Amino acid sequence: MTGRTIGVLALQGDVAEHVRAVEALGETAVPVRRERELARIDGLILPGGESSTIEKLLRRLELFAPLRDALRGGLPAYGSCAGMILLAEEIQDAITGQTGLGGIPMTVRRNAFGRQVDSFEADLVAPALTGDPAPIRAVFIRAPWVERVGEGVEVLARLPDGGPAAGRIVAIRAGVLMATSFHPEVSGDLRVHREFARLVRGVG
Ligand SMILES: NC(=O)CC[C@H](N)C(=O)O
Repeated sequence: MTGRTIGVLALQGDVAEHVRAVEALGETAVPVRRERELARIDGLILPGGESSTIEKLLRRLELFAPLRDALRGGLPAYGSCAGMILLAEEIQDAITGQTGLGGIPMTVRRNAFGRQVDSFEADLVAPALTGDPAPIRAVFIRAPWVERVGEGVEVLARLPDGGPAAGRIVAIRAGVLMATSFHPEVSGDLRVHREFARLVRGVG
């Protein structure tokens, strides 16, 4: 089977790490900055960064409406951290005017962990997310969590007992859309990207 072309939204944030992860899996990665690039991708990664800044840039580049429409039309997408916020139907503690692209019936809380645990790491056992029972080292950087999931949203991972925000939802999937609060691309663990690539191939 030939490889798939996976776009990485390249407006801000840790684009290069996602491109490397996609290429390491043998798929083709293309940075996406223009509407015309949406036509040639089979799936899209929305990286971490700052969700309100990414949204402003999407609007400025006239990419906001085409991308929202592509998501509504069934483009598979994976959002990490700020990307998770962009894919949520509802955002708590949003910046004024920030709406997100939507797509996933869920409510996320921006900067949910607050100052005390601004950034932290946790080992998650989440076979539905990683495809196997080995824990994944999850890096959270001013991350959101999922407050509420709507119909058709599968919870893939929660924070473990004994750590910050135990039990909070930090990874979900809704059809061909998936999202994590954390950044798998910084740890060199390819399993989340592999699951997304499987989903893009229609076998996830
Ligand atoms: N690492 C991240 O992507 C941080 C997300 C950021 N706090 C936001 O609101 O978009």
